[in-house]
Amino acid sequence: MIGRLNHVAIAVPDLDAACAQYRGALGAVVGAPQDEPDHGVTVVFVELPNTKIEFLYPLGDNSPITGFLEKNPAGGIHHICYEVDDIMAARDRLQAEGARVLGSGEPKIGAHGKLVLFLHPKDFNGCLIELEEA
Ligand SMILES: CC[C@@H](C(=O)O)C(=O)SCCNC(=O)CCNC(=O)[C@H](O)C(C)(C)COP(=O)(O)OP(=O)(O)OC[C@H]1O[C@@H](n2cnc3c(N)ncnc32)[C@H](O)[C@@H]1OP(=O)(O)O
Ligand SMILES: [Co+2]
Repeated sequence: MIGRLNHVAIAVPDLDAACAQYRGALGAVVGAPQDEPDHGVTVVFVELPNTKIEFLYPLGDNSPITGFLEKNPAGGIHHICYEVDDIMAARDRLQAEGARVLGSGEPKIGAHGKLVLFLHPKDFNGCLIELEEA
């Protein structure tokens, strides 16, 4: 069911420093910061030849990454995002298998303007999974 790896997300305590490091030391193509108020984060995408890195920084009072950064003050890998062809079919199949879809259970528009949803990390080997409709 899952297809391409769309992105690996890294929660960072200092967005400017992370961008400067990837642009400078790693020589990467780093995009502009994008506020995502519906998701409580500011994101920056780093373009790689075969996938993307998504930097995440908290936005607003109820960011879903605040707790993660409190536990991991230096930052860390927060989630991985797989593409699926049909997100509703994917959701229904996963729920039928007992996986917990986070939030309301309804997909939301993500950073690429496409539908996304999240699966609880405790149901997937300690790794938070985002699904994005291709
Ligand atoms: C910009 C849009 C979009 C895109 O298009 O790319 C994005 O990427 S938005 C990214 C941010 N949004 C989300 O992460 C939404 C889904 N996340 C959540 O609903 C919550 O973050 C969470 C996963 C339910 C965690 O909530 P939180 O309140 O921080 O923690 P808990 O105390 O409830 O955690 C329970 C348990 O899970 C562990 N945990 C938490 N986060 C992660 C994580 N990212 N990866 C792995 N494990 C995680 C946490 O440590 C707790 O474990 P125990 O301590 O063992 O109980
Ligand atoms: Co993401």
